[in-house]
Amino acid sequence: MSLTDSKRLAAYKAVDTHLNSATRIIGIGSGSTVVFVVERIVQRGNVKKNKLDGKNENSNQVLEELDLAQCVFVPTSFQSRQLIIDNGLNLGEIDQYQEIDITIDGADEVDENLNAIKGGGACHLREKVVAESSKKFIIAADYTKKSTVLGEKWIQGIPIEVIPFCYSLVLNSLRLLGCQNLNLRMGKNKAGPIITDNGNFVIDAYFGKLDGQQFLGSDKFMFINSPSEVLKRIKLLTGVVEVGLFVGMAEIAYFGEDDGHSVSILKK
Ligand SMILES: O=C(CO)[C@H](O)[C@H](O)COP(=O)(O)O
Repeated sequence: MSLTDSKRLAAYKAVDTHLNSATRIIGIGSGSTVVFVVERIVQRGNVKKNKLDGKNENSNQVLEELDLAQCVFVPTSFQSRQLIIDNGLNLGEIDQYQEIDITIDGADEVDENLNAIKGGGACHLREKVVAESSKKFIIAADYTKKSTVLGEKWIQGIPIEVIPFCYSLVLNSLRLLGCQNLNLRMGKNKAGPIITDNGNFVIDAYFGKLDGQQFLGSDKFMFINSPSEVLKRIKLLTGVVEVGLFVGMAEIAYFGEDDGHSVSILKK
């Protein structure tokens, strides 16, 4: 199965399993997988016309029609905002809603405890705000994103959003934390660093691969076994706005597998 089909499979499964006629406020993540989340939501807006009869793999479920006119969609980036508008869905802003019913988002890597690395698209600040405001945070991803421990697959480093004038200080502080490889993320077709939707820079911080299984920073700083510790240590650095480590946030993750099946991992 192609990567694109795998993303579509995971996205459709997440939408079909979790969105029903009572769902009203929906967070929309960012990235290429989320395009299929929105595609499926639009299809579910007219179940009969789109001949959706619950042929969802491994299930006889009858897909309920979504009353899209009654739903509001909260974006996590410029990209997802455009996706919402282009599909004629009702746009809401995060500061209007203290509580979101459900958010579906992609991820760059998800470990077996559902901790995730996000921010490959530099959207992790808003993604985290929307996820944290959600009663349910669901991940949909292709098969390349599933791992045992974080860092196994996403080797370009933890995305860290920083205030621009602080970037040099943060680079230095990360070095002192034992970070081995640091990159200020550069724009494509733009001279200089990328600028996030919030006007900030992104640093990708790689803490070094000791062997196939372990990431270590300093001798005391074990990456994989303690993503929450890594998150805390980086978040405390002056100038850091948000870290692309989503620890214990997702309730369930859906993956489109290479063989055309989907699998899900539930929070333990
Ligand atoms: O965190 C993200 C953006 O900041 C995305 O969710 C992540 O990069 C996954 O993207 P894709 O669905 O294109 O694989």
